[in-house]
Amino acid sequence: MAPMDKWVGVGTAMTVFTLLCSRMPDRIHGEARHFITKWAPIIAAYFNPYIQLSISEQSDEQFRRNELFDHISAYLTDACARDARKLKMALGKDGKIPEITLDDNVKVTDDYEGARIWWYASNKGPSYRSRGPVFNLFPTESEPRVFRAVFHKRHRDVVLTKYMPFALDKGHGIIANRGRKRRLYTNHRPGNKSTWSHVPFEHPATFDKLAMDPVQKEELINDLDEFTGGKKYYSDVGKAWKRGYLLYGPPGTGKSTLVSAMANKLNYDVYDLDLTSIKSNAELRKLFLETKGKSIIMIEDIDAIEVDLARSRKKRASSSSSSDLLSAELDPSKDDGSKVTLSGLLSFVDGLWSASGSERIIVFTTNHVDTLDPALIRRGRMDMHIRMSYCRFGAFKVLANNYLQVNDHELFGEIQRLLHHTDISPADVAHTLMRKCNKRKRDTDEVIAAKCNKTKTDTDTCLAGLVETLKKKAKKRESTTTAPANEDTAPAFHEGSAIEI
Ligand SMILES: Nc1ncnc2c1ncn2[C@@H]1O[C@H](COP(=O)(O)OP(=O)(O)OP(=O)(O)O)[C@@H](O)[C@H]1O
Repeated sequence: MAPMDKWVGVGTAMTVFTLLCSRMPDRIHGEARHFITKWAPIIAAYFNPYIQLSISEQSDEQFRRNELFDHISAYLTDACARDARKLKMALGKDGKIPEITLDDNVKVTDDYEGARIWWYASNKGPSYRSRGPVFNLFPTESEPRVFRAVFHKRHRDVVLTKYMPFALDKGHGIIANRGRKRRLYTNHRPGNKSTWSHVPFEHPATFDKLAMDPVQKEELINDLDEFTGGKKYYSDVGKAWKRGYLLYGPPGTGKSTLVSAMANKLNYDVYDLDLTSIKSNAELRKLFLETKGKSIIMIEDIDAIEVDLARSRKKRASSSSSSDLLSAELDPSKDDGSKVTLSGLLSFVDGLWSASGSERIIVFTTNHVDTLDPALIRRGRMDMHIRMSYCRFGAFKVLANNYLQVNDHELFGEIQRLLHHTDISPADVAHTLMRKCNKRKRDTDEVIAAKCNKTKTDTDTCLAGLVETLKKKAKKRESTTTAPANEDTAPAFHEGSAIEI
């Protein structure tokens, strides 16, 4: 009989005995009754040579999922599932491939360096306290799932200091390498509560295909590599393991595409956070706590949200006598949790709500960097400011290769000259370079492939079309030369200044 069963039996007997004692008639001596009621469970626990360690699905912090639970679940399924009598099959996280896991209320054993560990999976049932088995006779449906490891106390050191880190690490690796499809999460409010829903993340963007300044690209890739390998560094310096990137530039310059390329490079999930549908800091906090590690949390068009926050601040200004509104806004003690405020957003960015430092990247995108509150984008919050610019010749060459598979052409010289002083977004260039292949609904794949097959003529046509578009733009620009330069109309930024770390 496994120790858990044995001690569950002893514990049950003790508990029943204790319950009976508490209902003893008064004629039984009061002190004896008190003694038995108090000491019976403690004595049982004292003689119990087994130690029990629980890993709950839900962490102590409200709303927060315990990632250790997932790691142990992955490890046990991998290492011990063949011994389990009850397994469970469900669609995996991608919603397509079935995954086998241990069923609830099942037990498996594992051996490690001479120590035997009994693992119990349960979704509800007895809750144990540190002093020994004390049963909750009325478990509620809402109790989280729990894994309990039981081992002899002589193996305490080896289990706690070696086996557990080993199992958790292995589980973590299994999850990371499971080849699971990544997810794109979006928040919405089906009822009165904000929640995440997800679809498979299948954006094909990669850094190779991204048209941006090569120096800028390399610096960003190096920064990402440093971040993902920096677990120890972040823990040594006592910082949450997160990094913030501000992507700014005119529409269609590839800010969203860059986020997808980052996610694909790092194998991260993406959380596309729509702040406008969140009603309070409390909701924002809840959503944030529900995000998992190894993820990019993206807030697009932060300038629009910033304006909203500023507006609500102004509104309060009219009914407030405080002169320093910004500092009031940033003061967490003023956060009543009833609305999304700048301070709430800053706590979110600073990772104040995540005690454990699991890998998270926060990305803000904006078309109007100048309108952002400096507090929001200061160094340490947004660690890197990356300017995405209009398409210049280097970026064009990447796009020409992506869309037409050409590295050189007789029109390249003219295109280079035109791009030098004409602002066009990579999105517009990409649109011009896309081959038009009159597909019909009933065409088979072969017919489509034949129609879309790139020919020299297609390439010539596309590039000539681009030259035409650029000439038109240049002409239009000449006729409106008096227009003030702003973020959308400004000429190319100085390549070397595009990235600021
Ligand atoms: N730098 C780029 N490299 C490759 N493709 C690009 C680039 N910029 C834009 N594109 C193409 O244009 C499309 C639109 O780009 P994207 O949505 O990433 O731009 P954005 O800067 O996020 O725009 P917005 O500010 O309007 O949200 C993409 O699907 C992609 O095909």
